[in-house]
Formats: sequence, structure tokens, C-alpha cells
Amino acid sequence: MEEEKQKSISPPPCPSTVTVRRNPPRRARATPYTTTATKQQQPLSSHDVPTFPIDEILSIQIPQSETKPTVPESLKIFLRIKPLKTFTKVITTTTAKSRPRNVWPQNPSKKHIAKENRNPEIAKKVKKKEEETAAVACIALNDSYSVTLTPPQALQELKRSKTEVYEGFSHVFPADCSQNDVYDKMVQPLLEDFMKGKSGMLAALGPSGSGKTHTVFGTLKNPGIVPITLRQIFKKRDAISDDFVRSFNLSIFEICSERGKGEKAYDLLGGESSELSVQQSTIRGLKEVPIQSLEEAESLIGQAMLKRATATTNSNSQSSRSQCIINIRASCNRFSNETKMQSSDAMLTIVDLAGAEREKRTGNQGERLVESNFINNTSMVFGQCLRSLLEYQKNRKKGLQKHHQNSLLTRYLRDYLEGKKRMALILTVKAGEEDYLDTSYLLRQASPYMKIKFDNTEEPCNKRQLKTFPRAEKNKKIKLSAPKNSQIEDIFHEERNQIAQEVHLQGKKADPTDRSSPSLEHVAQDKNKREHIIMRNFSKVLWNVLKQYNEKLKVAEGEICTLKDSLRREELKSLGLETELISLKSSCLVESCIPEVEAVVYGNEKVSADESSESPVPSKNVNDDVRVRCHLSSQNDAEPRQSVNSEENAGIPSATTHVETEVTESPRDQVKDAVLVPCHLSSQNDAEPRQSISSEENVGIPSATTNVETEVTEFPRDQVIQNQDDPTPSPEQVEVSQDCINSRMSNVQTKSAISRRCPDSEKQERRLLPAPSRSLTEEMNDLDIKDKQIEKPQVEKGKTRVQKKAESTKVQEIEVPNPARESEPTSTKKQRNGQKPRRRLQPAASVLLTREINTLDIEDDIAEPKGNRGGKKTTVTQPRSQGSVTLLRHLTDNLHL
Ligand SMILES: Nc1ncnc2c1ncn2[C@@H]1O[C@H](COP(=O)(O)OP(=O)(O)OP(=O)(O)O)[C@@H](O)[C@H]1O
Repeated sequence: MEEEKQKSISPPPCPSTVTVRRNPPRRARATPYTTTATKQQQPLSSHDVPTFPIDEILSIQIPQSETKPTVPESLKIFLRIKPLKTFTKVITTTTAKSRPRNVWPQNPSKKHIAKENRNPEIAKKVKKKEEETAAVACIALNDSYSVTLTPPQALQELKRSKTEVYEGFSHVFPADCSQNDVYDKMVQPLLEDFMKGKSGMLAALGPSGSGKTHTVFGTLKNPGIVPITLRQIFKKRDAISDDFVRSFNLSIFEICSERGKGEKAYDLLGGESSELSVQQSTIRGLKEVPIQSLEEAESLIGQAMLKRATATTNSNSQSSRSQCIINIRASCNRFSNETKMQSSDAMLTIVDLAGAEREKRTGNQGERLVESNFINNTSMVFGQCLRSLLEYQKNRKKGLQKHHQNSLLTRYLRDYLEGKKRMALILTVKAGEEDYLDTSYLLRQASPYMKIKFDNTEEPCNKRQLKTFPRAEKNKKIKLSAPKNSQIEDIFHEERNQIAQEVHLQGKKADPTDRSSPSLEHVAQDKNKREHIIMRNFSKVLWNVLKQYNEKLKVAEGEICTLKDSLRREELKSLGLETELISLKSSCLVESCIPEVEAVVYGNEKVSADESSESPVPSKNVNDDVRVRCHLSSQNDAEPRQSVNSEENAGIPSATTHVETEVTESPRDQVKDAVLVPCHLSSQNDAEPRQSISSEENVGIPSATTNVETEVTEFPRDQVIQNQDDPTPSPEQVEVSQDCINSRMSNVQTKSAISRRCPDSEKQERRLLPAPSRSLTEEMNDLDIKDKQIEKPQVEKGKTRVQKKAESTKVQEIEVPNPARESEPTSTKKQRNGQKPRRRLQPAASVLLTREINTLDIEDDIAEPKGNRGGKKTTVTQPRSQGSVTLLRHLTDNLHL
């Protein structure tokens, strides 16, 4: 069999000849399962392979761990029912004693009750009443964890209120329970944890007069939670082994409202200045009194209760008006084997809240009412914090509402109200039928709190507790001061290091041979970068400031330009106005001169005609009533010049001549009939003698180049009167008048721009020669001066004498008699009344001049000696006037005729 098996397993023997085929037919290989199965099936039998001991494995029982599931501790809420009539117990307990002796606040009603209790008859009556009222209590105890609240009959009918059962309390204290019962059930667990180093808080809630203060403080006979706790603390301290050295401190303070304006904290164990500073959730300045014994502690408690703010209300004769907080801090010093000390503090906080009040029941008014509002508000905030904690625990996604910020008490108890610390509440209710509403409200409000869970993460005896403690004074100091000190120290060290580095760098820089290390280079680079950034920012700021100033400067420049423009406009306006004024004055002057000059001319012609016909005596028609002096001269003109006819100035166009006119009025007595109007055309600093400008030159001179100052003066009255008396001007009078004129030459100045500009330049005179002069020159050129066929007019002697005088004095004085005016031709009158005398006068002057020129005998004039200038009276035998001859000569010289 074995051989057969080996044959079947062993490969077949190799044949002697091998036939190789191309593309041999492939055969599918057998799967491993089939092959192994076949192999197993063939060589191995089922009973040979041991089966997997799965049953044995499953049958093994693993020992389960003994760790119990951590069940979060719920908020413990206790309920204490106040006896309907408190004196019942007093009757039973203190019948023999006259007065309870305790340090706690005394209720005045108790004194009255004590008096009543002395009488046994009264005690019996009270006991009967108690039995009667017990039947009408609104709250009944179901068991240790539940109560039934029954509304009064009236409310049941009206509001359809039904009986409600409240259960889930940690424990319900009936009306007849003792203070020790409360302590044992409620405070004992907290105190044990406290002694182990765990903090805890206990608070009493309830309406006013429900027994909160009685529960917390009690009486001397029936001490409350605080004295019992203190007693237990010192009792347990002595029982603790020597490994622990504990010290306890007591602090008590109250939070009340100051006239409804704000919350204030007062230290009930402090001195006179017991007000505490409150910043957010921290209270500073709280006095912590170390307590070594129970007596010390009870004494401090009594002292604090005397300081506490209380008032009498309809609900409570000694109603608390503040939230009272009692802190018992335990310091634990544990010595380990390594003599290392590990300290820890635990805080047990007991809070006696002011009871919520209803105005109707308390009857509070004024300040009491304000206190009620504060108390109710604080109670409401406290309840909101607990509700929000409950909701947060149900749904943590919502987040915890921060209602604790709304009152100082809740801020102070923040850690407890956020579920970080263990806390217990005791609700005190009154069982009377009339207290149904208050009791119902409190139970409805607090019943949900029973579901609040506490995640107690405190670790006993470690420093972490310090941070989670209620914000006692010491802890606050640690919290506030320690980080500040550390920060300051850090900053100080940083600055010191920086300064040291800088000093080191400076030393390095000072020594060029030394090479700084890479780290110092890095520091230097950082410093340079920082300085660069600072300078860049500074330059940016500076640039912005400069930009602003530049804009302001541009605006100011624009304003200056506009002001300059306006100033220019104003100047132009003023110049125009001045020009108009001067032209008007000149026109007025010219108007006043023209007719007279024309009249003179006309009169001269007439006189000459008359003289030629009648007599050579100077005409008496020439009068001194009006004297018009037109003086064309230059200052400092040493030599006399030839005068110009009045027509010269009369023909000055007002529009093209700048005339400065100065009119001075003499006293009225001096001014009568005679008016002297000298018109002086002069050129200053004209030292060289020169010939005067012909009338044609002045005519048409632009105003910009001609400046004429005219002064209207008057002769002294005596002269004028003399002239009036003697209308015929004698030579002496003429001389006097000429002297007067000369004496007033300083005042009467007529400045000729032409003569001032270029007095000796003929070219300029030519250039400045106006058009009328040119026309006149042309006319004169047309004249055949050399022609001696010109007629010689007859000139009377007086006229000649006057003209000679005028030549010597440079002033041509024309005396026009009034009758001559009357004899003025109509054309002259029209010219005087016309507004543009220039146009009318210019042709007339030209005509007159032409006439005179035509009557000249030039050759005779040239041959005329000049010795006649000195004002000598010479008899003119020539038919032509000397002035005409002189003028003609002047014109011929200037015009190069
Ligand atoms: N359980 C109780 N047993 C005997 N007396 C009680 C009890 N509870 C309260 N009292 C008495 O009722 C009166 C009012 O109690 P307590 O002053 O403690 O009320 P309260 O809730 O503190 O009032 P408030 O909030 O106005 O301060 C006190 O005279 C107190 O002695």
C-alpha cells in the first residue's frame, strides 16, 4: 500500500525519448483548496487534527472590574416647613424659662409671646388655635422627599387651582423638626467634604419670614446651621490626627442696595469703615478673622448679626434687608514624609438670602420698597442662574447664559452657580393657608433645580482649589496680584536684557576690531529694522502733514491772486474815475477859458478893427473882471520864452490831457468880481532856454504824456478893486499882476510831459507832434512865408504893449471886458456851451493862427531886434503884433519851416 502511495505521489520516470510539441495544450491547474483538500483528505483523517478549543475559550469567565459608574451628583434641595405658630414649640420647650438667652437677633414678638406663655390658661387657648389652624395648612408632608401643596378653598373656586405634589427633594423637614435634624441631613455631608478640603456652599431660600435666618443662625437654645457647624468643626479638628494642622478663618459680609442705586458690600466683622470695594466679582478689603475656638466664633457671629441690616415689616418683625454671606475658610497643612508642606484651603460658604417679598404682604413703602425690589431682583437672578445651569446641562450646545453678571451675589457665587462646586439649597416655606402663593411660587421655581447635576472636579488638598474658591479676599489677592507681579518682572527682565544687549552692541561698535557674534548681529538687525520702521512711519506722517500744508498754501496763493486781481480792478476803476474827474475839471476850466479867450480874440479883432478905424488908444473894453492866465512855461526856466496864445490851452483836448487842477478859494471879501485863472503849462528842471511849444503841439497831446496843474487863484482884493475902478489896465497894474503871478508860480504849475521828457530833442518833438500840429504845419507849409504880399494888419499900441509885457513875464494875461462878452458872436457862445470845445476851437485857433501867420512879415520879424523883451514900452510902428511875430518865429524854428 505504501509503495502504491509513493508511486502515485512520486513523479513518473523520465522517458528515453522526449517529444517536444509546439504550443502544447494547456491544462488548468488545480486550485490550492482542491489540492490541499485532496491532500488532507487523503493523508489526514478528521480525528487526527485537534479541534479549535473555542468552547473552552468561551467558557472562561473573565473577572469583571469593580469600578462603579460615576453618577453625577444632583443638586441637593431640602425643604423645611415652618411651623404654623412658632410659639407652640416655645410653649412646649420654654414654659418654665422666662427668656431665651442667645446672642442672635431678638425678635420683639418673642418677648410678647414669652410673656403670654407664662400664663397656662393662655397657653391652652393657643394650643387650641394651633390645632384649628393646622387643619387649614396649605402644605402637607407626604414623605421625606415629597409634599402636597393644597390651595385655599377660595383660590380653588376662583382660579381652579389644584392640589400639587412636589417630590424629589433631598429631604423634607417637617414643622416639628429640630435644628440638629437639618444639620445632620443637610450640612453634615458638606462639612465632611469641607474638612477633607472640598469647598461647598449652602443657601437658604424662601419668602420673608419663612425661617431662613432661623435656619441659618437659629437661637441660643436652638442654634442654627452656622453655630452647629462651627461646633462640629472644632470638634472634628481635635479628632483629626496630628498629620494635619488646620486653621480656620471666619469672614462675614452683606450685600445690600444703597437707596436702590446700586449694590454695596459691607464687612460685618470690620471696623467702622466696613464698606468693601467691589470690582466685578471681586470684593476687596474683607476682613478674615482667625477663629481658634468655638466661643470666638460665636462671638463673631453675634457681632455680625447685630450689624446686619434688618427692618420690621408686616411679614417679619426683624426682616433681613440684605444678603448675608458667611465664609469659613479652612487651611490645611499636610506634612509629608519628605517634610514637604502641601497646603490647601477649603471654603464653606453659607448664604442667608433676604426673602422675596410681596408688597401687599409686607406693606413696604419708600425705602423699604426699594429694598424689596433689590431683594426680589437678587432672588430672581439667583433663580435664573440655576435655571440656565439646568438648561445648559440638558443641552450644552446652547451655552451657559451669564445671568450671574446681573447681581453682585451671583457674581460672587459664580463657580457654584455654574455647577463647578458642590452646593445645597434649603427652601423654607410657611405652611399657612395665606402663604399658599408664596410657597407655591417658591416650589415651582425650585423644583426644576433638583435635576441639576454637579461635576465635582475638585481635588482635595491641592493648589488648584485656590483658583476655584469663592472669591475670598486672599484668593482675590493671589489672582490679581500674582500675575501682575510676574508680568512686571518679565517686562523688567526683558528690558534689562535688551539694555544689556544694546550696551554690548555699542561696545562692539566702538571696537571695530572685534566681531560680533551672529546672535548679536541678529539683535542689531532687528534694532535697525525697528528704527527703520519707526522712521518710515514718521516720515509718512511728516509727508502727510507737509501735503496738508502745501494744499493750504495753494489755497492761500489762490486767494492772494484773486485779491490782487480785485485790487488791480479797483485801481483801474479809481484811475478811470480820477481821469474822468480831471477831465471834467479840465473841461470846466476850458469851458470857462474858452469863451473868454475867444472873446479876447474876438474883442482884439474887434478892437483892432475899431482902432484901425478909429483910434490907436488901447480899448477900454478890456476889463479886469475876469482874468485868464494861461501860462506855458517850465520851472527853473531862466530865460523868458515866448508866450502862447490862450487858444493854445483852450484847445487842449480834455480827453487826452491830464490836468491836475487845484482850486483854492480866497476869502470872500477878496473875491468879488474878478477871478484870475492862471493856467500854467510848465516843465520842471528845464534849465535851458527854449522856445515854448506852440499851441498846435499841446493840442492833441495825449493825456498820458501831459500833466497840467492848474490853480485857480485870485488876486488880492485891492488889486481887483483897483482894476474894477480902473478898467483900463495901466502898465503898472499889469506889472503888479504879473508879479503876483510870478509869486504864485510855485503854486501854479503846469507840467508838460513833453517838455519834461525831451525838451531839447527835436526829433521827439516831431515824433510827439500831434495830428493837429501836423495839419497846422502843413497849412503853414502851404503858406508862402517868403511871399511879402502878405497883408500887414494894423495893431494898436496898447495891444502891443500888453503882448510885450506878456513876453517878459511868460504869462499872457488876457483882460476881457464884460462888454466884450456881450459882443460875443453867437458861434462863440455856442462853443462855450458845447461839451466838446476842442473840436470847435481847434479849427478856430488854427484859423486865427493862420490869419495871424498870414499877416506876418517874416522878414521884418527876423530883422526885429530882441531888445523889446524887457517890458519896455515901445511904440510899434509895424502893422503886425510882436506876439504874433514871436509865435511865428517859434513855430518856424520848431517846425523847421
Ligand atoms: N422652624 C422654626 N421654628 C421656630 N421658629 C421659627 C422657625 N422658622 C422661623 N421661625 C421664627 O419665625 C420668625 C421669622 O423667621 P426668620 O426671621 O428666620 O424669617 P426669614 O425668612 O429670615 O425672614 P426675612 O427673609 O424677612 O429675614 C423668627 O422669629 C423665627 O424665630
